[in-house]
Order: sequence, then structure tokens, then C-alpha cells
Amino acid sequence: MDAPLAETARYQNSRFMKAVRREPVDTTPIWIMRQAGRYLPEYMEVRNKVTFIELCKTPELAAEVTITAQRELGVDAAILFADLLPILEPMGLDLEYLKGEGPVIHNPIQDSSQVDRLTDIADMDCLDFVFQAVKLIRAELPADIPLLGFAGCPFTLASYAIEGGSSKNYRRTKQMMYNDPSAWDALMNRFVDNLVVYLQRQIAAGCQAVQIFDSWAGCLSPEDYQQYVQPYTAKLVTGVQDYAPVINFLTGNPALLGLQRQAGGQVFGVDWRINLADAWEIFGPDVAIQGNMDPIALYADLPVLKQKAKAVLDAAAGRNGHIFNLGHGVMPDMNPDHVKALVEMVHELGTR
Ligand SMILES: Cc1c2[nH]c(c1CCC(=O)O)Cc1[nH]c(c(CCC(=O)O)c1C)Cc1[nH]c(c(CCC(=O)O)c1C)Cc1[nH]c(c(C)c1CCC(=O)O)C2
Repeated sequence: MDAPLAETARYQNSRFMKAVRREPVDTTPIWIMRQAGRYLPEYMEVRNKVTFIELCKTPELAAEVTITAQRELGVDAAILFADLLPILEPMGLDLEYLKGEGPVIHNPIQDSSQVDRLTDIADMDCLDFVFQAVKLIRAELPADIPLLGFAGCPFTLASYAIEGGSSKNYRRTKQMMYNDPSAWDALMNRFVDNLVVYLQRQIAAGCQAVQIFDSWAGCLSPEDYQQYVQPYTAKLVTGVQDYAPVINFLTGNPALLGLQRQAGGQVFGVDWRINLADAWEIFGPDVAIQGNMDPIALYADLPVLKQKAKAVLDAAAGRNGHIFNLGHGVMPDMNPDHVKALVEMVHELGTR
């Protein structure tokens, strides 16, 4: 894996990568989770011609929507257009995105005896469309715009694999966790092993940093997170961080921040349920922080939005290593002008 390091070294001087390393920057970098999504007319134009999964699996189209979103918004990083769940398909899960309902898995893991049926996909050939998209995007993006890769964390993927879709209370997932720890261990390790290779391959193809999404881990008590989730997320971070910085993102439960920190990473993604300065106190001075405006604040009139953006920037004042973002993804019916305005506000107000 020497080549990818040399490859990524060319893109290290951007505002974003400086913030990742907690170096001084001219102004606060910003990107938006789900920045290439349905609220953007340019995305819908492409999306209306193909299904979501076809879009993910066609590198030229995935590249086009990634690059267009970065350029339209003026954000400081691009994120690969893909999804958390396509990695589940080659592992043997029958994934479908249903119109209006989101992702469904038709053959979820129903009990511990089924964990073994998940295929190891170490060669990653079946996900080559992702790495091809990374190559196309990196070739087109300006050198001062890093490209972020991403994957789901083992817990969030396990919850889809077991529940068969999104869930309110994660009953089946927690049942397996509690009732069959050895099956749970096997399942989480199967995800970790594949995710490490998947992210290494994204980095080798041209990503400068990667974000790991533990989007649903907020449903866990601190004790359960520590016992059933943290060791596997830690193993994932350890397997990837020598190749590129890891943004460890978790949402929904500020009581987990200290444990999220222990799981590791160079940047920590935080949501709006805690003041950013308080979160930084918990994380300590030796990490960068990404966040943390409430995505719903983007519906506010622009003067109010500006106050909200300033409040987040003020909470990070005096520290290097703040990357502005929402605390979760942008809503599909958002007015794109508000997103563009937010980017301009952050660049203006974040000036040092
Ligand atoms: C839980 C999750 C998924 N996918 C993802 C998560 C974590 C999200 C978070 O914590 O913020 C991550 C994701 N999904 C998507 C990206 C692309 C990169 C980006 O712009 O941030 C990323 C990073 C595109 C997408 N992924 C999806 C869309 C919408 C698909 C469409 O065009 O119809 C996009 C743009 C579909 C998707 N994919 C998933 C769901 C639940 C859905 C349906 C949600 C919905 O319909 O609003 C699984």
C-alpha cells in the first residue's frame, strides 16, 4: 500500500486537509452530509433517468453528481456518491431501494445460525464500480478539493442486515447482541474485515480521507456501545488510519461521545444535541471536530441561519481543526439556495 500514500500526498495542502491535521487555515472549511442529494436540481436531472442503485453502480454518473454538487455549492470537500448498503449485496443480502420507503433487505439475518452465510468479499471485485467512480472523480476535481470516501460502521450495517431495513427500536439487533454474543462477534468481525479492505481500496483509488457512519449507534446505552460496538469500530479505525485520516461520525446520543473518542479517529463528527465547545472538552484538544448545525436550521430565514452558523463557529473559536458540517444529512426538500448561502456565510464568518 505504498502507492496510495504517495498518491494522496499530492492533495494535502487544501484548507480541509489542514483542518484535519489541526493546522491554521484561512477560513473554516465546510462540506454538507448528503450534499449530492435530491434537493439539488442537477442531481434530480440525472436521477430521473436511472434508479438510485443504477446511479450508484454507474461510475460516470456517480462521478458527475459528486463533482456537480461540490462545484455548485462551493464546498471544501467532495464526498464520493455511493451508499452505505451496496456492500451488503455481494455479502449475500438481497438489497432493494423501494420508492418512498428506502432500503429493504429481503433476506435478513434472522438468527445466529445465519451469520455464517455472509460471504467474505476480500477481493472487492464486486464493488469495483465504487473504485472506478473514485478514480474518475479524483481525475476531475481541482487539486485543492479533497475527495472523501466512506462506509457504514459495523453496528449500523448489522442493524440493516438483521432488521431488514430501517428500524424504530432495533429489537432484533439488540436481541442477537444480548442473547448470542458469539454470533454477534462473528457478524461484527465479518463486517470489520470487509470494511477495512473496502476503505483501503477507496483510498488506493484516490480518496484523501474517509468517513465512517455510525448513524444508528445513538440508540445504544453507553454500556452496550462500549461492550458490543466500540471494539469493532476501533478495529476498523486501526485498519484504515495508517492510509488516510478517519472521520468517525455518530449521531443521536451525546452520552456516547467519550466512548466514540476511544474508538479512535482523527476527526469526530458531532450532531447538534450538544454544544460544540462542550463536545470538544470531552474529546480533548488533540482531535479535529466536524459539525454540528441542526439540519433543520437550514429552513430558517437567512438572517437567522447566519446567527446559527455564527453560534457554531463561535463555539469552535480559538481552536484549530474545526470542519463545519450539519449534524446529520441535508433534507431532500431543502432549498439549495440556503445551502449555498450557508457555505458563503461560513467562509465569510470563519475568516481568521
Ligand atoms: C443510513 C444511511 C444510508 N446511506 C447513508 C446513510 C448514513 C446517513 C447518515 O447518517 O447521514 C450514507 C449516504 N447516502 C448517500 C451518501 C452520498 C454522499 C453524500 O452526498 O453525503 C451517503 C454518505 C446517498 C443517498 N442514499 C440514498 C439517497 C436518496 C436516494 C434517491 O435518490 O432516491 C441518497 C442521495 C438512499 C438511502 N440510503 C440509505 C437510506 C436510509 C436511504 C433512503 C433515505 C431516503 O430516501 O431519504 C442508507
